[in-house]
Amino acid sequence: MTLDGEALEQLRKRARAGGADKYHAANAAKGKLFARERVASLVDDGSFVEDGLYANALAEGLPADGVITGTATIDGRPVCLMANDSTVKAGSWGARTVEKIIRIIEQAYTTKVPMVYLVDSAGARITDQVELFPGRRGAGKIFWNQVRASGSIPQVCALFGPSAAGGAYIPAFCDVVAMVDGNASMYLGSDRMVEMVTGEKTTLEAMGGARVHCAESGVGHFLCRSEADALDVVRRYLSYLPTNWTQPPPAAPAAEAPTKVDLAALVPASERQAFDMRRYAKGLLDQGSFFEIQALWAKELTIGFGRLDGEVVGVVGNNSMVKGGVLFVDSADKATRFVQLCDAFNVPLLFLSDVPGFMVGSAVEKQGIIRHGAKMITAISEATVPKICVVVRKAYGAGLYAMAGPGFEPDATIALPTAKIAVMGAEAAVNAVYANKVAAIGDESERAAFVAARREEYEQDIDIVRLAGELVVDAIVEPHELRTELIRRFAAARGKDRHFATRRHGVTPV
Ligand SMILES: CCC(=O)SCCNC(=O)CCNC(=O)[C@H](O)C(C)(C)COP(=O)(O)OP(=O)(O)OC[C@H]1O[C@@H](n2cnc3c(N)ncnc32)[C@H](O)[C@@H]1OP(=O)(O)O
Repeated sequence: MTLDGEALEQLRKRARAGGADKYHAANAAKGKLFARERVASLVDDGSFVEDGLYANALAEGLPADGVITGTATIDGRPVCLMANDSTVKAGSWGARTVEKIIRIIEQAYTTKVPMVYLVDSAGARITDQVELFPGRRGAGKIFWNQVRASGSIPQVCALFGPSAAGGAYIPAFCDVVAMVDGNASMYLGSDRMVEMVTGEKTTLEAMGGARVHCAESGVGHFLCRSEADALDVVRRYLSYLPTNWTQPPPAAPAAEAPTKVDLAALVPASERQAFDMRRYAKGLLDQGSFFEIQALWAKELTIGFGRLDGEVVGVVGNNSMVKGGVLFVDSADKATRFVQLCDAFNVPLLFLSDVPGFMVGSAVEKQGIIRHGAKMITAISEATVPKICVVVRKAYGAGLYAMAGPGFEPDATIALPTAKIAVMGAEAAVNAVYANKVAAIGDESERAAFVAARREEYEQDIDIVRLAGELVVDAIVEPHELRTELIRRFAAARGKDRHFATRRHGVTPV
């Protein structure tokens, strides 16, 4: 085939046009952008260099084999990316699709730049399975590459449509997933398959829609109102992370003072009264810098990135507004993954503790609360980035350990003057130790006086000045001094030597 300039231009035009008009129209009716428009609005103008545009160029109806891959810059920083074109066989993966995706992840890994996945796909192209599914460079190799790259380069996914079966694992292996409400879904079997296998009648939305994954399963991290919002999440996520694991996270050019929040007034003295730890974090961090992750899932624990004097930190806080801030199986998992993410990418960790401990009872025991708690404590132990634990109100029981208490090599444990650190709260402790004696006191007022006296003794035992005197806490600071204290302590910890254990890896509780 001879190719003059005009013929080449025609070839390019055809490849760039995507699939049939009816599929473009169907997408537009759902408010979905064409994959090439998504790429164009995400990356810096003129920065995209496409790879594999001519994949399947001689085949009918398979332009670029339904996926766009290449390199670009976002806010001036390099990335590799892939974007499924759902106008071509519903974005399903043919043999060339798979090869293109494998190549671009390998390129991201070897050039040490973030990998961005813009997903909208029916998963494996069932009609072509022999060419794409089982082989050494079949679809499995995509996941192998994602796992290899995990923690080495940032991997972020925006999900705009379905992500079916094998396709659902691409988002699952990413650090975070942004899902567009109403259009995005992830599932291992379609609704038709589910009905065939189990008899359950369901829909893609009810089974694997954005709300399900962002609020219930925890597989999704950001529920987005629109495609533009999802692309913003990708941009914002990358702005907190280094280009790869060997680099520090990017500092902001200018730090803004935090939103005015009276931190002292925000924390009620009574442990029975809740307060919003997200507001507390915003009162400490540079203005507008708090970027919450998984805001709708396991809400008793708050996680997210923020900046202190321009420097990135990862925040893990207990939120007493939800379930009293008690740790459950999902919140333990949420913390575990976030701590691993921060540790992998050199993001120092700030723990804001107001934790009554882990949940107790038969329901959580059956869910494996011990296993999930152990997983969180493993992540805290293994994290070698600078970590500072601030006991904002309380740290009780194994909650102290899970929030990077003194035994977990924090760079500092800081307490506010009203903070309490104890094996459990006073009421529970008096009940645990004196239940028999209390039951033996017949007179009600005598009983009340006995309990009050034991409580007072207990409170004295855990007095925060005593704990500072014993070097359990490194500093007691007033709320208005806390930001400056944290900025100075994180700066001092920045150059620390980071080793934990010499071995291949631990046998982690999962
Ligand atoms: C690793 C293991 C795996 O990944 S196995 C993959 C299993 N995948 C599936 O079961 C998903 C099957 N597809 C679907 O459920 C739907 O197509 C979804 C993704 C919901 C999209 O629906 P919708 O937007 O209405 O598109 P559509 O069904 O009209 O399809 C458009 C054209 O694409 C084709 N298509 C779709 N999925 C596949 C597939 N997995 N393999 C091969 N072809 C597929 C359809 O046949 C249709 O083709 P045509 O344009 O009519 O020629």
